[in-house]
Amino acid sequence: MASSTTTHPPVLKQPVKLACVQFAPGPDKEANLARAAAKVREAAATGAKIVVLPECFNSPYGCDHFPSYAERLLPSPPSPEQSPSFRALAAMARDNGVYLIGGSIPELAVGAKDGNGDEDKTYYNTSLTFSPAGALLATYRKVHLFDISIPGKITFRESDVLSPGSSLAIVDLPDYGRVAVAICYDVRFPEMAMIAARRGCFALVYPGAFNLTTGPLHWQLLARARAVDNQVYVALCSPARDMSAGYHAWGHSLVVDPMAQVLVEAGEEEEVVVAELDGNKIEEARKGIPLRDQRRFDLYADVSR
Ligand SMILES: NC(=O)CC(=O)C(=O)O
Repeated sequence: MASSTTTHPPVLKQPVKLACVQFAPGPDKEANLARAAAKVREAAATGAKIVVLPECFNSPYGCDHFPSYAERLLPSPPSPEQSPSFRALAAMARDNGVYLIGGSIPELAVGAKDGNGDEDKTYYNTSLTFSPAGALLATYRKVHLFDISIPGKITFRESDVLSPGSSLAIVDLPDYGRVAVAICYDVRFPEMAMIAARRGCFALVYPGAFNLTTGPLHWQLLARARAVDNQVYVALCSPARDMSAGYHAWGHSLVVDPMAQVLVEAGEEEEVVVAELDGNKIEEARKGIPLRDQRRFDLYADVSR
């Protein structure tokens, strides 16, 4: 255990506005990219310097859709033909001078050919983060796939089509500090969030698409839980609800502060929500309730067994 006089460097260098862009992607990818670009412009006009898009912002969300919308991201940078979404995201970041956490897109990774000459195809749910100059800062592949079955309510098995990623994304935004990027179902795993906070992230950012069963019960609860566990900001960015789509997203994109207060929360329609993040709030929370110096790692070894 660290002593009560342990000093910690600030994790957020200067206050920054973060915006979550909640919009409803439809079946037309080009239209989704254009809509995302217009919404990022709207977000940047509020003064936001970190802008977040929703999970699967360039396609409808669903296992049937992943292969047909998937784009190749490797080798990086991909050509515009391989990934129109990569190119569009880089332009959105550069044109607006913002850090852009580009929601997620279905990714196709192509491996060696088999005996029949067919390529080995792997699909991921992947998030790309860009700098204000339009440079790729991080690629994150969803680690925990959304496989659930709640009888009479919802069954979803991302793993029928997708493969899980195998690394975390802790992204350095040079003007501000570090953020962790993860996707949707990942928010249910506190271990990941704790690692990110202990590595100095000031915010945990989750593009996500909860649904009408789990959304009302768990969406805000999980955001507030990850915030209070780790005394960091948490942002969850959802698609807007579209009842004509196959998957009904919960919406309610939100930003929570390090004391677990909801700073801003959308409804179910399209909306850009913006909150100011302030490093002093993190330090105040950690000074008042000094969890980081009180943890008993001597007793927690079992957690990864
Ligand atoms: N869509 C997800 O990945 C997760 C979700 O909807 C839930 O955890 O509930």
